[in-house]
Amino acid sequence: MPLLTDVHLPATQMVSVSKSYPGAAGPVPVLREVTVGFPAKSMTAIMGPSGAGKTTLLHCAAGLDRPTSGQVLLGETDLGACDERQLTLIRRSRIGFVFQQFNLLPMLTAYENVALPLRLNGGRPQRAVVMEALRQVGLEDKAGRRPAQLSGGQQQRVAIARTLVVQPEIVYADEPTGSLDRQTGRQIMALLRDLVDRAGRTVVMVTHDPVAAAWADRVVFLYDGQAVDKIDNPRAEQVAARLGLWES
Ligand SMILES: Nc1ncnc2c1ncn2[C@@H]1O[C@H](COP(=O)(O)OP(=O)(O)OP(=O)(O)O)[C@@H](O)[C@H]1O
Repeated sequence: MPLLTDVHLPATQMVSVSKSYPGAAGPVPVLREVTVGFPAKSMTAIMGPSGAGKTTLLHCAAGLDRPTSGQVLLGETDLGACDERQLTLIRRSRIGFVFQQFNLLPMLTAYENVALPLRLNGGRPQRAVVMEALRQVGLEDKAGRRPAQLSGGQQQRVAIARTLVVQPEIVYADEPTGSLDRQTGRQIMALLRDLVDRAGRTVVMVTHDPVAAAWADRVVFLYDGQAVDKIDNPRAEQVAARLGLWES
């Protein structure tokens, strides 16, 4: 499924990416020659049955894991050609990652959590930059709170602000609404959508929820480690029907 002809050039392009894990009877393939692009300034959802390889795909795309073979291009940078130090720098400065469980540091305030990537990059965080990231997620008035003093949805907003603070080229999110109730999940999806439409960000998200996937511009379906289908401008019922094919 090469997407090189899309209107928007891909922020990330995965070419023939395979990934195996060692098993008792030899390598177990989890991704099989997946070719997919994530167009810039758009939102892509990745869906598929449990064990299809969605998280593995996201981790390979984000440089958190290395494919067994194939190529991952972030813009023009071939992640496979980078050593660990270069990859760490790229992950810190060009890629954002949002987790289902927020992964905030509990002893730090919202402000300090958001400032952390700037500190890790060796800079002295500018207050205006950190506050602007918090403003983008609607939490400038909660800067002094610790995660335990925030709701789940607010914690996920802080986690999103933490990715935005470095102005990443692409934000990956693994089940960003998976730990939230439906109403809060909708607010998080509206926020991610807004980041694409208003701020020109690129978002790629794994989800099990057809309603969340319907916020995306495109849904890519993974099945048994292969990209088998896609729907552009998806509607939730369409996505649910496509997923239902695997359940029957
Ligand atoms: N570090 C690992 N070592 C060995 N096997 C792994 C590892 N990580 C994932 N797997 C296996 O790879 C397969 C795909 O896992 P992955 O988490 O990518 O699937 P998924 O589609 O995200 O599933 P889910 O929807 O259940 O989260 C699974 O069979 C899993 O057990």
